[in-house]
Amino acid sequence: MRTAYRVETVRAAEAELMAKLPDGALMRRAAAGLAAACAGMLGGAYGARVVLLVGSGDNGGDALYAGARLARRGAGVSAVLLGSRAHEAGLAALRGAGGRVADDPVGAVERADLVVDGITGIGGRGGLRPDAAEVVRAARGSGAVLVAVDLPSGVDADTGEVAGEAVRADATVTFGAYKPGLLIDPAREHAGALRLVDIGLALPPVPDVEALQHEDVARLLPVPVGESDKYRRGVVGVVAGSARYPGAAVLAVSGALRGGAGAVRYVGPAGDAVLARHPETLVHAGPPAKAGRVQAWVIGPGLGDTPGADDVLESDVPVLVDADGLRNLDPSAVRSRPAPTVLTPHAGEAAALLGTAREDVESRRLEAVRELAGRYGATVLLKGSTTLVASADGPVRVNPTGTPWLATAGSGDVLSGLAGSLLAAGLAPRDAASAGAYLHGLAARRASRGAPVAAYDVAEALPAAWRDVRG
Ligand SMILES: NC(=O)C1=CN([C@@H]2O[C@H](COP(=O)(O)OP(=O)(O)OC[C@H]3O[C@@H](n4cnc5c(N)ncnc54)[C@H](OP(=O)(O)O)[C@@H]3O)[C@@H](O)[C@H]2O)[C@@H](O)CC1
Ligand SMILES: Nc1ncnc2c1ncn2[C@@H]1O[C@H](COP(=O)(O)OP(=O)(O)O)[C@@H](O)[C@H]1O
Ligand SMILES: [K+]
Repeated sequence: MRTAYRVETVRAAEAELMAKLPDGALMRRAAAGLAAACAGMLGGAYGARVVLLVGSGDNGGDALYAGARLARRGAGVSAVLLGSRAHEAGLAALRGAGGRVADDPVGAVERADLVVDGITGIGGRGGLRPDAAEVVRAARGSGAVLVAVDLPSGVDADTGEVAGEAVRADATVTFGAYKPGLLIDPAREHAGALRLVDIGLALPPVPDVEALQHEDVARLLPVPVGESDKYRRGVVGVVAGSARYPGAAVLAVSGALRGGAGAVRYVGPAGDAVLARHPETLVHAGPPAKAGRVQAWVIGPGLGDTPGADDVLESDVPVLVDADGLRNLDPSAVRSRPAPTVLTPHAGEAAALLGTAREDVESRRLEAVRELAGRYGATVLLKGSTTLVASADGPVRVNPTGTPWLATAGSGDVLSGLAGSLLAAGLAPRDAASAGAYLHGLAARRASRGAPVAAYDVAEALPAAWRDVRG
């Protein structure tokens, strides 16, 4: 599991550790890790031209001490001082190692092999200030490798928001713990490749944000054993499709068939289309209450104007509500259910549920997903460039797989079928949602390999994604 901690928590852990260590020891640890990462990216420090962008705080201090180390190993290092002050001991160390302060900042970054962004870290507020923004633009245009210290300057460490201009780094070397903003868009896109330097912090066992990795998902996936039969593996019911959108039913069923349940019941008017593609489906015209027993329902993809989720929400099994099923969804109807509910909105649907604008959800995903989970008393999977899963309590899960090629019609239908199938197979709601998103993103990467994919290609790549995860 990859874990991330809010600034407040990181600062508390730092304070506790600093009290036990000699002055400056933590910063030296951070700077040593940073210098080693920079030297690695340069293929050796000797002869390299390195420019440090140095802000007023300790983030600039890290850059200066790392610069001193690189200068001692033969790099030509200069510092661009952008803050109201600069870390005094760090600057003295740089000068002592032969580094200097740049007199032509833009010229220096244009000639650099590597630029170190030490403008702001966890103490930064808002976007870059104009003088910093100018130098950062020159660095971006220069062809130098851009390495952010702790965080790309200008992004919000706790939320992933980017309020103004921010550094776009090739890599970020972060200290002690990942911060949520490094894992969540739009900030994540600014961070480039992530590297964590252990500085010995003791962090609480429960993080603020976490991201599943292969081995976590492998532990969650349901695997049939000798005694299994199709009913014991779980039956998932899919209420989807309409005369206008029969394809959504086919796609949701295609995800459900590859999600671990032993059988898929389809309920709705698109039975012929479903059977033509998936003859193994148990088809029923409806209503859902008459279709037979299931262990979980999926409702919503392609329903169009046909009645919403009310019937299904009255059942006593877990329900996943997606797409058209989310329209006008009543929080009290969801909250009073005796069984868990999973909602899977994209940003537009989440915005409608929250009564806000889509852009607002996209710029503040973490807040939006937490708010929806609280309001509905449900597990909420917010789709998009970073998919997040939140329950009423516990860490928010960030999905680390996926590709922008997934932004293709119908791929969400495959995901709802898949996650619903995992629910029917007995996974807890947040596990079903996050393992579903993980496999879906992995399948999309496999199916795409840099080329456009259709939603059905994603469904077909799911078995290979399972095998990847299970090793
Ligand atoms: N504590 C530790 O043990 C360890 C900490 N470590 C390191 O310390 C970092 C945190 O250091 P920090 O607390 O000094 O804050 P930091 O991010 O450098 O910047 C704050 C200053 O920047 C300014 N500023 C604010 N917004 C701005 C903006 N938009 N654009 C431009 N400038 C802006 C503002 O000053 P102002 O210019 O307004 O006077 C403010 O005072 C952390 O990320 C890690 O790298 C490591 O060494 C490991 C050990
Ligand atoms: N920019 C993006 N990067 C990565 N994944 C994306 C992006 N945009 C959309 N997705 C993913 O694509 C899928 C689209 O689902 P959805 O919006 O419900 O589409 P549809 O309703 O057409 O099925 C979701 O899994 C979502 O997370
Ligand atoms: K930085």
